[in-house]
Amino acid sequence: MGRRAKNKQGMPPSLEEFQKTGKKKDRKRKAEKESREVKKPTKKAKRSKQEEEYKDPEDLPEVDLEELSAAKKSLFDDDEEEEAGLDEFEQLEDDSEPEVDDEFVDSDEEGRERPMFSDNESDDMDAINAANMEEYSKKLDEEALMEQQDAEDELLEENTKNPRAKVLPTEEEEEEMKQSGPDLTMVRTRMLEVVKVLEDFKNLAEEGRSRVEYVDRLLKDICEYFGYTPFLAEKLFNLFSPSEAIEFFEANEIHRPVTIRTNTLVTRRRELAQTLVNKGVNLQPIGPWTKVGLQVFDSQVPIGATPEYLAGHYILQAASSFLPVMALDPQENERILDMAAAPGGKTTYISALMKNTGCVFANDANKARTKSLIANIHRLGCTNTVVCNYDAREFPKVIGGFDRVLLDAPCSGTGVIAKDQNVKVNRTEKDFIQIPHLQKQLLLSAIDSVDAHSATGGVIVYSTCSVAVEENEAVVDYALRKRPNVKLVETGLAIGKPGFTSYRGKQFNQKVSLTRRYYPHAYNVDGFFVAKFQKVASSPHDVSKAGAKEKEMAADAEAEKDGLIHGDFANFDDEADKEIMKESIKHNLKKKGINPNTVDIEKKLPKH
Ligand SMILES: C[S@@+](CC[C@H](N)C(=O)[O-])C[C@H]1O[C@@H](n2cnc3c(N)ncnc32)[C@H](O)[C@@H]1O
Repeated sequence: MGRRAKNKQGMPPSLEEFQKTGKKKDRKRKAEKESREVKKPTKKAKRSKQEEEYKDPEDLPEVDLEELSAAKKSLFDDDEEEEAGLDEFEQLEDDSEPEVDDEFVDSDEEGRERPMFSDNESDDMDAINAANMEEYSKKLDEEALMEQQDAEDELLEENTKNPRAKVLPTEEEEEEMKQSGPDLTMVRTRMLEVVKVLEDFKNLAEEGRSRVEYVDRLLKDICEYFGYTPFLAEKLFNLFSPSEAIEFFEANEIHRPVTIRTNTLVTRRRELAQTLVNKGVNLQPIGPWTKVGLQVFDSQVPIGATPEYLAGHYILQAASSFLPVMALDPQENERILDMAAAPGGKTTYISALMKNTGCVFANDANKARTKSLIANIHRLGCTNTVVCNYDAREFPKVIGGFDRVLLDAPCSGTGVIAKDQNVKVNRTEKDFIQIPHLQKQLLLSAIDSVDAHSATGGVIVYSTCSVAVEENEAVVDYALRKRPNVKLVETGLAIGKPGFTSYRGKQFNQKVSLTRRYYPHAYNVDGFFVAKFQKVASSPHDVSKAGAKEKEMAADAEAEKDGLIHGDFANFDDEADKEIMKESIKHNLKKKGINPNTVDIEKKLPKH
């Protein structure tokens, strides 16, 4: 094991922690990440998820000791907030239960290390022993990191002293590079230098060179270094300033922390934490914004196969996936629709927040995926849940009048590239037309399925694990235009950046700033998007009755008007989508008592 403490992962910081963190610390972390990633990341050997998570500390962000010890008290201090009535989930906690030690340290001191993070670091450093070796080694790492950062700063300073530094390669150099193949260390250095120039173009750009030339070079280097297609690199680059874009691309090379959600239907977070600590699991609460999440740093037992896991005390769930459910804010005894529910991470959270009262309709168009949905619902003991298998565009024709609807939409996955590196090369321009096309229809269905007169709700939450504007703000803006009977409201989430109100010349409804964006480099969570609507009046009768076909035709007409699709461009020629639609048609025929084998299903597919 190297000096870097094995298996430690960075904690997703809260907004406050994130803002408190000084620029220097950011630079420090960035430099560290950079130093680790000189090798081409796309060439990383494929390993199983667990191996990646537990055996490769190189890939994991370092825990910032100062930040953590500062945050530690408030993070573990559930009690203060609960007593003050601030715990948003306090109703889920049983006060009659005996309290356990909040430090998450095994109460049986024997054979167990002292608390993970000491409050008294300087004393500890005086005498190095087995107990403080880990922290001492971290100190050394920090010092080395600072030195490395200083060296890098010097290099950049040196380059920026000469305002006309030749950062861009000449034609001959380009030719040489083509012959000899990429030198990734050089590519990386050049990316940083080009970013510097773009940030102060007037003073630093070489004479006669245009901004476009620098951006083109940077995009080529991003493709070379990180392994994206030029199309996707540019699309993602355009979301950020040049330096933030590099941070985003770098964060996509690092796995997000392993996080679990306590199933409050069967246990409490403190009890679960204590039990897992006793089994040798090293963990911390995720952050003050969630009272049910725990981040696992390392574990001596397989975290997806402990008796507690099998008994449904927790679910392995990305921290970002908590957010749409928190925004949905389900209430006891409501009727809630989860339109695209498999494998059920959010359904089971909704059910837990409702304390198994009311009814959750968990729908997914993919029958195979409903198996994992059912398995999770069973394992976590959700007894208020009904599973169904429709194309969600058929709602509310199937059933409507819900108090709340969650649409966690199928998406391109540009927020979860760290989990699925294939996204870097598989996504095409067509995806960013076809996927939003489906999302728009689904969102209208979600809106039409809600009862505007619900005594407690009337709420729709739309979420994706994509950072693309086409799948997020543009879809929300479309829904606002098509359904004036809904308005955007605050998500109520403590973290997140406001959605874009304009993007590359396109203006959206100003209220779109109420939506929230999440980025891996900003919060150490998956890239995510959350929008919350309140339905203020009923949808017109005929609209509510419209099925998948009608909605698709309406969306097609709009897309053609916008010049987004023409001819057969947006046809659902994707086999997967076609199969889903065929299954849905068969399902409906069966329901009407018609044998689907006697009908030509192909003919029933929507035509364009
Ligand atoms: C992002 S995943 C949902 C994840 C889920 N909410 C969770 O938290 O576990 C999107 C889901 O949408 C489903 N889907 C795709 N097209 C659909 C459609 N037309 N109607 C309903 N579900 C659809 C996919 O099968 C997939 O399971």
